Amino acid sequence: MASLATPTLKNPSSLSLSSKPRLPSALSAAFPNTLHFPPSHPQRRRFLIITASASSSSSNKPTVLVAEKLGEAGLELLKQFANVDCSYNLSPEELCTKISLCDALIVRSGTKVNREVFESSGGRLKVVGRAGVGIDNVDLSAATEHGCLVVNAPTANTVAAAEHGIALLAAMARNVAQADASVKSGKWQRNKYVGVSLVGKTLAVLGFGKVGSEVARRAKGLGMHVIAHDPYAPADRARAIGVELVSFDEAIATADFISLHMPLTPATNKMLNDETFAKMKKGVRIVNVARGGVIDEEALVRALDDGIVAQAALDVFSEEPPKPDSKLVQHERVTVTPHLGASTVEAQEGVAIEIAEAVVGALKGELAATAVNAPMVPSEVLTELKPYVELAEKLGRLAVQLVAGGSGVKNVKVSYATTRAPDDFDTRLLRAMITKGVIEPISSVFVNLVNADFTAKQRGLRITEERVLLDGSPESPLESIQVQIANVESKFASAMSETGEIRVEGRVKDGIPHLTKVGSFEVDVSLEGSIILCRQVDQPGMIGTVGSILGEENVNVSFMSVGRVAPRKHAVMAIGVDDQPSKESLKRIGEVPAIEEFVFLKL
Ligand SMILES: NC(=O)c1ccc[n+]([C@@H]2O[C@H](COP(=O)([O-])OP(=O)(O)OC[C@H]3O[C@@H](n4cnc5c(N)ncnc54)[C@H](O)[C@@H]3O)[C@@H](O)[C@H]2O)c1
Ligand SMILES: O=C(O)[C@H](O)COP(=O)(O)O
Repeated sequence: MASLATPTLKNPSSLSLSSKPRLPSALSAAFPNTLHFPPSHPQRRRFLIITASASSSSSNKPTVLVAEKLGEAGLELLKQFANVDCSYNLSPEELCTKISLCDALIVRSGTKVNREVFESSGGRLKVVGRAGVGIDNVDLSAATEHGCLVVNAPTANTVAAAEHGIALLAAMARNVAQADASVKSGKWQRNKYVGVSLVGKTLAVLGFGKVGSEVARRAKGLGMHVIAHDPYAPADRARAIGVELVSFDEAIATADFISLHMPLTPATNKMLNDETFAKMKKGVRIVNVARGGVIDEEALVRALDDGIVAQAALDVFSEEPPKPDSKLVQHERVTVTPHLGASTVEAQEGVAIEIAEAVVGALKGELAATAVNAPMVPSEVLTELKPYVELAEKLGRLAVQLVAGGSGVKNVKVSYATTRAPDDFDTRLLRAMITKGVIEPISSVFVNLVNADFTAKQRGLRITEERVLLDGSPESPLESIQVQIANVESKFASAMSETGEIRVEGRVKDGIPHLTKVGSFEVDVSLEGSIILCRQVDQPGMIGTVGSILGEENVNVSFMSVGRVAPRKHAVMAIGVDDQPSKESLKRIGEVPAIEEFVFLKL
């Protein structure tokens, strides 16, 4: 074939790739150390995640902006690692100005971390820590697009919120707040404030997650009949507490009391509205310690006035603080608190520690306890996947460098050959690293686990994955990874598979990633340093010829491997080199008569 006789890549200058600095290896950048949480921590989930790392040397400490009040213990933890700037009550403009000087931002529910904040950060902001559960005040899409990790503190305030829900439930049923105000104004109205009993009444818990299930448990203790609606809650968790999971319509139609515990999302926004209030039992009582936005507040006022809703107790509002003249807040049968669900001494101490640990871990580039906008990988799984993560990135790098200039990379197909069942093998980390490998050599974008999928999508890069299920014992997670780039031409024609895609395949041997296939040629070269691939007529002396060209320039050859179709026919030689050969040496390799094409690839 003419294209084979004329090497497609004889000009070494065209081999140069992105000149932006590279970290020594993806893995060391991603996981330089491992931060361990105390094993005794009761609800500690140990997850690892890739983020950009920030230096913690005293001269170059990262800066953490704490924009809302955080418990002392958390601040102390942060100060051991970072410069901590506690600036409360910043205006949106002040926040945007300050953020360009910060590596991390910690907020509670009172600060809107919108797109403008990420844009103003100029790429410096690496992590946003939400000291609490709800992340509806953080623009997750913008964070992801900017490669900024968002972590929260999902467990430390659960009990506090549940206790506040129960406090509001009981206070509402017995008119505690109204009666208190009445007595303090000099009145003694015993007949006016006759309440209703809780025992034997049906409570519908909407959102049966951490807080919802703790509320249910406590309400059972008060003798209530508890039902719950949550499309995603496991039935066995409900059964274990003695709660029946029912449909939304059944929950709202049968309940005497409704307690809300779902997150605010587009799906839950104004979930209680004119239509749903109309389906409720007349005289229903509603507690909301979740988010104000899950109720259409104007519809609630109408339902109160129409007698559908007898009472409501609200800790949260669609706008916080609500307007002082809000009809809802001023309503005689509504009890309100200023978003106090998480505000106990104990919860705030726990939340502060939980978020400080997560933020410090993320800044170290190693570990975040609770990532919201990135896949989380249990530490034991990560340890096992480490060499495969490196293999994945390097295969991506190799494959994209084989694409001929001018052919846009749009379709990448990844095959994982594994003995593991799909639910025992999470590929998100590997996919992110392949994406990183494919994108970084051809752009100036920094790709990490947070923004990999977004960046791929934005560039119109479609990554499809398939698993090839192998028989055998599932001791190691993966047998091999194959990366194919479709609908492109290659600058190294031998890298094309029989079906017309650029194809590279690798596996891990003794913990080291190896390239094992290029196109349809079997090779075996460890993926360290860089690689020269040559297609040649299979004949004696080729290894020596190329080896001595490199040797003359003192380029150390780490590995050589020849894969051939048949003896004395065509072969592909893969040569691992520790250093980059000069243009002159590469030119000389290309001029060896038996060499039909060659390519130099940086790992
Ligand atoms: N008032 C406060 O100070 C305070 C304190 C803590 C938590 N919260 C809020 O309470 C809510 C629950 O917190 P959590 O820690 O239990 O969260 P969680 O994630 O553990 O539970 C939320 C549950 O809601 C369910 N859900 C999602 N969509 C739903 C839908 N359409 N219908 C019914 N259920 C749905 C989820 O499946 C999940 O089980 C959040 O909104 C959180 O922000 C408020
Ligand atoms: O979502 C939460 O964790 C609660 O609403 C608490 O919010 P806060 O941290 O502003 O008290």
